[in-house]
This record gives sequence, structure tokens and C-alpha cells, in this order.
Amino acid sequence: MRNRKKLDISAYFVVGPENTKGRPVGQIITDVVEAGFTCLQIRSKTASASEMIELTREAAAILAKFGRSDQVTLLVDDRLDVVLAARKQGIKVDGIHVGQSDIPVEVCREYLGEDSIIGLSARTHELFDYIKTTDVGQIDYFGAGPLHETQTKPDCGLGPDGKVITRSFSDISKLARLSPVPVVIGGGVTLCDIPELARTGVGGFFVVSAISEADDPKAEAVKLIEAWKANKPCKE
Ligand SMILES: Cc1ncc(COP(=O)(O)OP(=O)(O)O)c(N)n1
Ligand SMILES: Cc1nc(C(=O)O)sc1CCOP(=O)(O)O
Ligand SMILES: [Mg+2]
Repeated sequence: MRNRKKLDISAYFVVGPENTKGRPVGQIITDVVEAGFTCLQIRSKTASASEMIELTREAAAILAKFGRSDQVTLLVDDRLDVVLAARKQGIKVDGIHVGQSDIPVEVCREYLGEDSIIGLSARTHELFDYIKTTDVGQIDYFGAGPLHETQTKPDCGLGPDGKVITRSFSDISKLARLSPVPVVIGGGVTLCDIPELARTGVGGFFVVSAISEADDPKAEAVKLIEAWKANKPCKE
């Protein structure tokens, strides 16, 4: 399994069948792998466990075909059962991403083992408290957001008054500075956000729709990576 020290969350693609406008998930995963994305997460709120296992199998096979299994981290969102079942079937899946109301990270760690990757998410302001009060030794990275309101996850950042609270670049910089583990930022992220996000010092960005809904997902994936590396203003 993955050496936890090798984790690269700089360009992180999250996807499920509900995000691709009816196009095959495998084709879009192929596009992002060819473009050079470093992390993949299979996330679906509609797929069954067996569909999730098949998607994970397909993603792992694509990574193997391109010789990227040891460089690109493959994770599953929420579903510890899916990760365990996939591994039992010999699929190389590196770990899991969970949120505050999902299976606790300690349980994930116990079942997945020391070398697995475990990501944890929370709203950015909650992470400030979390960092102060919790032993983050079980976690490999934090996923935080949303940078912008997003239709992909309309409930994210929802405050008690029903309004979405988004995160400023200055909050994100502070989080990057204080967090003992790398931070990846998502939620409505598009090409134009990348240069400023790169300047905050976070470990990377995560996207769904910027790629999964693009007319040309591969071209979009390439542009996102180039922008992250170049730190230049965007030209859309
Ligand atoms: C990299 C990354 N960051 C945050 C999330 C959101 O996780 P969660 O809050 O558990 O919400 P769902 O994705 O489960 O709806 C994520 N999936 N990935
Ligand atoms: C899965 C997820 N988590 C978020 C968070 O802020 O925790 S935002 C998000 C969805 C991101 O999709 P898109 O790139 O299409 O906006
Ligand atoms: Mg979750």
C-alpha cells in the first residue's frame, strides 16, 4: 500500500457517475490521469456499494495501465465498506476521505492500517478549532472549503440561517500556516482561482465540475495543472 510520506494532493479530482453529464466516468478519469492529476477520489451519493467497487476497480486499472499506481493516490469518499471490499478483491485502493459526520478516522485507521491515506474534511472555520484540540496523527490531510457555493454539494458551507458561508483566501492562508498536515481546498474551484490558491500555501486544490462538466475534460485538467505549477493569472 501507499507510503504515507509520498502523498501528493496538489491536483485532486473527485468524481462519481452523477457528475459527468452521462459520460463514462472511466474516460474522464483517463483524461485527468493523462493530464497529470496526483490524487483521485471516487465519490457518489447515488451509486450502490457494488457500483462503487466497480468504479474503484476501473480507476485502479486506469492507473495501472498508465504506470501511475504508485504516484497517484486513489481514495473512496465515505465508504469504508467499499474500500475493504475492493481490497479484498485485490484492487489497489490507497484509502478513504471522510467528513465530520462520517465514520470516525480512528475506526478507518484501525481497519485500513498504518500505510493507508485518510483525509478528513470540515468547514474551514471548524478546522481552526479542530487543529487546536485534536490529535491529527491519524490524518494525512485536511479537505476544506467551500471556496465558492457549488451545485455539486449544495449543502456545503450552509450556515444556521440557510446561507452558504464561503472561505476567503486570507482564511485559507491562515489555515495553511497553522495546519500540521497538508490542506486541500475545493468547492466551486475554477481555473481563475488557482493562482491565488497556490499563493496561500495550501497543498493543493480539489475539483469536480470544473473537469467533469467541461466540454473537453482533458484540456481543462491540463490547464488547471499548468496554472497550479506556473502561478500565473488565468486566461480562460
Ligand atoms: C478532498 C475532499 N474534501 C472535502 C470533501 C467533503 O467531504 P464531506 O464533508 O464528508 O462531504 P461528502 O463529500 O461526503 O459529501 C471531500 N469529499 N473531499
Ligand atoms: C465534495 C465537496 N466538498 C466540499 C467542501 O467544501 O467540503 S465542496 C465539494 C464539491 C466540489 O465540487 P465542485 O468542484 O464541482 O464545486
Ligand atoms: Mg463524507
